[in-house]
Amino acid sequence: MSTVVDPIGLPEVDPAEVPDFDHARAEAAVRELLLAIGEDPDREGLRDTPARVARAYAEVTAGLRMTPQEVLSTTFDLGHDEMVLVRDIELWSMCEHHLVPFTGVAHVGYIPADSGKITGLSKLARLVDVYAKRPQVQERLTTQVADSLMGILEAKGCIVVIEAEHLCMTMRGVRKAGARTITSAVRGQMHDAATRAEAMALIHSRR
Ligand SMILES: Nc1nc2c(ncn2[C@@H]2O[C@H](COP(=O)(O)OP(=O)(O)OP(=O)(O)O)[C@@H](O)[C@H]2O)c(=O)[nH]1
Ligand SMILES: [Zn+2]
Repeated sequence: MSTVVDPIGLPEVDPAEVPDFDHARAEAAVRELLLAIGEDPDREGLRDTPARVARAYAEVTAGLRMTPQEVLSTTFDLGHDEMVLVRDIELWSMCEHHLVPFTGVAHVGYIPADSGKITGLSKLARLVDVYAKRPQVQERLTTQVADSLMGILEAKGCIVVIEAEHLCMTMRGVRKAGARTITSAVRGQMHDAATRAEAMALIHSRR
């Protein structure tokens, strides 16, 4: 009997159920890691490292304690029902397999609801961060951003394209520097061939 594992099928994390970041526990874990690699965590240069690493992890996993609802809560009605696209949104996330960064850009476009419900442009970048600042895989990050636009903004359609380089493929393992992974999620009216072609043209224009 084989077990089917859906690598990106984890349920949405409910921030209300995520415990506060445990600095003491993170520091103790980093100290253990330093010991495990044969280092001396009490030597001058490493003495403050567990606390620094704990602070850094608190920052790069802050998305676990944020919701897309709070980010997209500011909306206004511009009566604009054409595509809005923000491209080249800088992205830093952390591969959940190796806990090393993957980095690149996200392009996020949507067609507003008939009501003309629009969100601030910065909120699209914040939405990417909600899902990027947690242990992730690129595929899930891409679909979560798209599903938020559809579910919360009630967009008529959306496209999310993420291009990223995974340090787990460059600094270690297969060591293929420069390999970029491209994922996309297309929803609703963005499936229309002409609309999608327009979005892709905007994403790739004047680089
Ligand atoms: N699909 C997908 N795979 C990822 C992502 N980030 C890392 N991976 C891959 O996850 C896989 C984990 O493979 P394993 O064989 O369990 O781990 P490993 O022995 O460290 O694999 P190598 O990286 O090939 O050395 C690797 O192929 C990674 O390239 C991601 O965002 N999406
Ligand atoms: Zn990895």
